[in-house]
Amino acid sequence: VSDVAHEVYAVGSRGEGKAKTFVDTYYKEAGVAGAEKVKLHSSYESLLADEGVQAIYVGTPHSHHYQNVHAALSAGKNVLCEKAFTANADQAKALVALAREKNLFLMEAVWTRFQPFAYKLQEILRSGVIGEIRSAQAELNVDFTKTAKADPSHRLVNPDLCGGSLLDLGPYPWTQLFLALMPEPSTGAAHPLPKIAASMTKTFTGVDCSTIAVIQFPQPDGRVVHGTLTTSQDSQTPHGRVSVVQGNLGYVEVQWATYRPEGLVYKSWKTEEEYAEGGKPEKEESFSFVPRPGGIWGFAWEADEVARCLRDGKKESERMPLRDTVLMMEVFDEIRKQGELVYPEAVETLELA
Ligand SMILES: NC(=O)C1=CN([C@@H]2O[C@H](COP(=O)(O)OP(=O)(O)OC[C@H]3O[C@@H](n4cnc5c(N)ncnc54)[C@H](OP(=O)(O)O)[C@@H]3O)[C@@H](O)[C@H]2O)C=CC1
Ligand SMILES: O=C1OC[C@@H](O)[C@H](O)[C@H]1O
Repeated sequence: VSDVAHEVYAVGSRGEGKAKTFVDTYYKEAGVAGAEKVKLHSSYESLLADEGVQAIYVGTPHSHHYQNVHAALSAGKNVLCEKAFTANADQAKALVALAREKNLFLMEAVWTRFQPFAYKLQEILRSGVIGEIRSAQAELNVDFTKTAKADPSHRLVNPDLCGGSLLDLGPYPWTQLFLALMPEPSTGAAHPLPKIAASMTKTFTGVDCSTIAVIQFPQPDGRVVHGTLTTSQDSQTPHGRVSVVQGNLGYVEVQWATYRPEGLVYKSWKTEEEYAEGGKPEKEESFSFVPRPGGIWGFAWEADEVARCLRDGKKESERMPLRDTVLMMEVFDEIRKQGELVYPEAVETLELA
């Protein structure tokens, strides 16, 4: 893009030398221009005290987002924080309140929302080409059994780091369901908590290995539509269709991966009868999102959003509003309640460390 530009100004790490290793590995060895100018901080406190830092990207384990984002906002920094935004909805609400009090920008880093596929999916659904939307299913299963699951201290399974598939993988299928099934409120009002029926299996550390949730999405015309969210750490979603949105005249398939889909296909029929008969569709189109410009993985689009919001003096993104972040955490709280997954008080608390 040419309307905004970014500079990785500084990197902060908890340990001496770790920021340097990070910059050497991901910037210098990759030949990123300006890598030698990146400032290195060997503590988060030192990074927060750096007056040249305009916005901080928080990429620590979920358990630490509340404390880290709180510290960054308190230090007067704008923040982009990785998913899952916090351990629970109360922490998310507290951070939203703090950002508003400090008049700072805050956004959850759900990069998927900013990728070209997401806009295309919504464009197809809004066009009415698959008719009235009747249901959606979205899945992200990543088999970590040979890697993370063998190590109880790994963030993916460690309860002290808010491990489990829901908080780690769940934001992506949730995003697909949300994009497809959630009516956009015309005001800034919060979305009501949908009805949910959920089930969890647990790993040897007690966090969720596999989670399935059926979620009700009420529609403006009074209908209620089901969305099914599936995540798992011990099976693998095949590299084909990862989510599907079904209408009464056709369907849209989203192709691997749920977090950065590489393609979309829709098929639609003229009448419900022709759809049911499974004959040749009247319309059929597919879209490929590979290759990506410059070979990027997709963070750039959300970074552009942050830059545009800061340029325009916005404290919140219209594409990833804070009310949607709070809703996701409320939905996850309810799923965890039904699955009886409670994290240690030290990471669920609103108390500051
Ligand atoms: N958008 C996407 O596609 C992806 C998003 N994520 C999200 O990014 C976040 C980080 O994930 P990932 O990079 O895999 O996590 P890591 O376990 O690699 O941790 C990232 C950094 O957090 C700090 N950290 C690690 N462990 C601890 C700890 N016990 N206590 C405090 N800080 C710790 C370390 O930084 P240091 O020691 O240098 O301070 C570490 O380098 C998560 O929220 C995850 O969901 C992850 C992967 C992809
Ligand atoms: O955000 C993510 O996307 C891809 C997954 O493999 C990873 O565990 C997760 O954090």
